[in-house]
Amino acid sequence: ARKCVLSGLWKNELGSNMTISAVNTDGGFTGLYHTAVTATDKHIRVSPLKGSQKPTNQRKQPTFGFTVSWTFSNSMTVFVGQCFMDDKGKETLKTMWLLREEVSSPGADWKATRVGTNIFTRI
Ligand SMILES: CC(=O)N1C(=O)N[C@@H]2[C@H](CCCCC(=O)O)SC[C@@H]21
Repeated sequence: ARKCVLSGLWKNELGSNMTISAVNTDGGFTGLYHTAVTATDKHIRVSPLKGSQKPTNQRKQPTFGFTVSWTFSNSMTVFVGQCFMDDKGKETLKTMWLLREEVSSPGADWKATRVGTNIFTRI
């Protein structure tokens, strides 16, 4: 049965790419994220990601979530989304993300989180 599994190499329209490891039996996975863009003035470095997806023995187009802990800044991003497969077997990850910056005081908390959508396709 054709089902969408997250393992492998993905890219998004910003030019970022990510590699996701084998998904284990409880849906857990790890990987590496190489962002093409940053909200900081830091030099970009590959960053680890950890996440889980709904097991594909029950779902063909599973939902998933993962967290990227950026190695070059003090911020963190969480992604949630779903893996879709078209009738030709082409997979797409439609996601939304929250980017949380580290701010200096609670007074700046209001401006610390950015939100966005993003689509990944296989490389
Ligand atoms: C998928 C997507 O839209 N994004 C992507 O691929 N890279 C940017 C952000 C990278 C943040 C780097 C760390 C920092 O700037 O503090 S996470 C959301 C956005």
